[in-house]
Amino acid sequence: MDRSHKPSAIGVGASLPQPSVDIQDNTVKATLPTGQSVTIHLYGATVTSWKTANGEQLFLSQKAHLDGSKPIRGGIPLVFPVFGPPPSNHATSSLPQHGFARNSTWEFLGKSSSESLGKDQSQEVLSVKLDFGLSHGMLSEEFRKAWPYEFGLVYSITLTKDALETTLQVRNEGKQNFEFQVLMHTYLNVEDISKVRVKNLENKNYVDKTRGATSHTESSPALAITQETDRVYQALDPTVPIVVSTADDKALFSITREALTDVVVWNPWAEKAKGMADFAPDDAYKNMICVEAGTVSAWQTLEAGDAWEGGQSIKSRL
Ligand SMILES: O=P(O)(O)OC[C@H]1O[C@@H](O)[C@H](O)[C@@H](O)[C@@H]1O
Repeated sequence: MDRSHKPSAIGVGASLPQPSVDIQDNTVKATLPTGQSVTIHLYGATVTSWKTANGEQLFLSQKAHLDGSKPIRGGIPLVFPVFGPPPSNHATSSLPQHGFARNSTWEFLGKSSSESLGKDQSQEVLSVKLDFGLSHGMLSEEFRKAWPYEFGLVYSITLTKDALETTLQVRNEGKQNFEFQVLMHTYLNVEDISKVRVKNLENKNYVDKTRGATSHTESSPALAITQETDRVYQALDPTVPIVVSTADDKALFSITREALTDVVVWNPWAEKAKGMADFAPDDAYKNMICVEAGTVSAWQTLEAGDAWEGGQSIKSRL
């Protein structure tokens, strides 16, 4: 629904500065009249930039492939329908690591914006929403064969003055049930990883992928990242924000979720960063932390004709 044309409270026809949407061959960029912007590559519907008044909020590797030859290293790649290497005994077993959503070209479905009265009773644009779609028929032949289900994805990216929301709707348009996992693999931009803490994970169970996928319980109220970190925190209350803060407790990001009860915390650290051909510069692991909202520790089953929806809202530098 395009709400940008509704009559405004200050009179029909009053012209209000509208968000601009710039559509290029392979990117869509929306900018609010107040200056915040978001850029999405159609390849993977990957958000590659989110700018607020405080500058760029997402990390993007200097060697990220932006030509559709490889999943984009940075921003928010979308993981679907499998997280990590697919299990050999599952319907996803022939798919690549993290599935096909991040390596398929999506379609831009359109924009809508919402407005309301500001504190001084003047009308202002609050948000712009961009919708992207992917369906079975749009996949490469290889992916269609590897995962032969009739599905429809609608990925909505909403930009407001201080937040970015990403919501995925999954529809089963076929006659067979299917199972899936989803993850929003968000690379947050940070100045110095040694000064970053991740909060609200205390007492939560996690699987540590750097220690043979063993199970642990988080003991820290403010997790510091001091080495390679690859943990899947499970059974979280999505309404309790995961807060990324500085060591002196200044909030940098706050992430709330809907229907996404797992959160992956990932930093490759020095050696692994060096080993990734598309990660640059080598020491850029100091300038990023991935906090990835998802549902990955179990499979979601979607029955024929049903739909599922989940998402995240990231507030920046509160
Ligand atoms: O290199 P990729 O496929 O983008 O994956 C990056 C990382 O993604 C994280 O979500 C995984 O937990 C890690 O195990 C993985 O290394």
